[in-house]
Amino acid sequence: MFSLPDVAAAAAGRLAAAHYDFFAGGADDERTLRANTDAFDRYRLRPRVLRGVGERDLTVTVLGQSLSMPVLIAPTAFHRLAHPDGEVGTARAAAAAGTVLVLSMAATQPVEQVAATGVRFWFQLYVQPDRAFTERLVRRVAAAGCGALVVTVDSPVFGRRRRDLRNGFLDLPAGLACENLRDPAGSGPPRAIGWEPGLNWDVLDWLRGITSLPIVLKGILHPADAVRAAERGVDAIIVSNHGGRQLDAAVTGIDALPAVVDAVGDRLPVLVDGGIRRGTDVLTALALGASAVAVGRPVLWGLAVAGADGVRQVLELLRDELDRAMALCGADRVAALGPDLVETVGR
Ligand SMILES: Cc1cc2nc3c(=O)[nH]c(=O)nc-3n(C[C@H](O)[C@H](O)[C@H](O)COP(=O)(O)O)c2cc1C
Ligand SMILES: CCCCC(=O)C(=O)O
Repeated sequence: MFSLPDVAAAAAGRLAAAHYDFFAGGADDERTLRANTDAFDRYRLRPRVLRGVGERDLTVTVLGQSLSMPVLIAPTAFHRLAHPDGEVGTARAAAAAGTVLVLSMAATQPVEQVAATGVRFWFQLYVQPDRAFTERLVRRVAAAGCGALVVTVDSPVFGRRRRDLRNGFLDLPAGLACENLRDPAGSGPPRAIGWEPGLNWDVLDWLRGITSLPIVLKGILHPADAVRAAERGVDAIIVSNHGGRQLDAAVTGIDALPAVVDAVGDRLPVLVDGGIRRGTDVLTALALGASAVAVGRPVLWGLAVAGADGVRQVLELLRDELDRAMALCGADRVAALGPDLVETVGR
């Protein structure tokens, strides 16, 4: 396996069709899902030469945490559906790679077991209609050593995924559960994730009242929302369309990024996800102003192929590709990447 697409192809043969479809699929006609990867075809790089790139430094600092490379693991549900190693395996790989795991609220292993790997992790939260339960959960993940809360805001209702409807995939198979939704923690029955269409900006005041963790908003696409997040003192945002699984026809993260970065300036770090499969995709996002990127499905494919080792391989492939792309673009560190390196074609 020499690239992330190779890993994805290998994973397809290893998963039950309905599970593969849950991971791979998107909302409705999957236009946005396709657009997420296609979008990168419209960006071309304009490399610089003779800049002395004998030593490349891929490290970045996000929310005060130093990462060995500007690639985080996006929160994705149900890792034990991909491999028995589950989220603990993904955590081991993230720790080995020196990056942050954003643990999904729909994880199939308890946050305490994930934390025991020594990984630096953030926790992705869907604020639940039951605020008392949400508060218990936030306290639980904070006690486990979580470094930030990633509040997903693109899901007032759940996207309609026809593959799952066709396959009748509505719930986890017996033996697997959302372990962090057990209430009381650890022992009770797992709660079902509830969607909260009434959620509005006031939720930030409530969250600030119950936790001192940094707050990251995930699922921002409109520059006006990015500005609002900055004004509200949010610590970072992730420009994302949820991997094409929520609003079909939504703009892609990479296309939305420049206007968002332009609107917020350096008031807060801007991360981006969606369709990142190559080192050059990472480089493009960084050059357009992202502080870091996150990858979702490639991690699931690595996990499906070889558990923790597969995830490690995915991360190392991306690191190696980014390192080579930076050298070929004449950049010896992430801060040397700017929008002058990127040209948009076909527009
Ligand atoms: C199978 C799957 C499950 C996901 N589960 C979550 C989740 O629980 N919470 C969340 O905020 N985003 C979730 N996402 C969205 C990812 O965090 C991320 O935005 C997206 O996968 C990035 O696109 P990529 O898969 O093309 O890298 C999920 C995505 C996939 C593919
Ligand atoms: C029921 C878990 C929802 C996870 C999610 O956000 C997604 O599948 O996109």
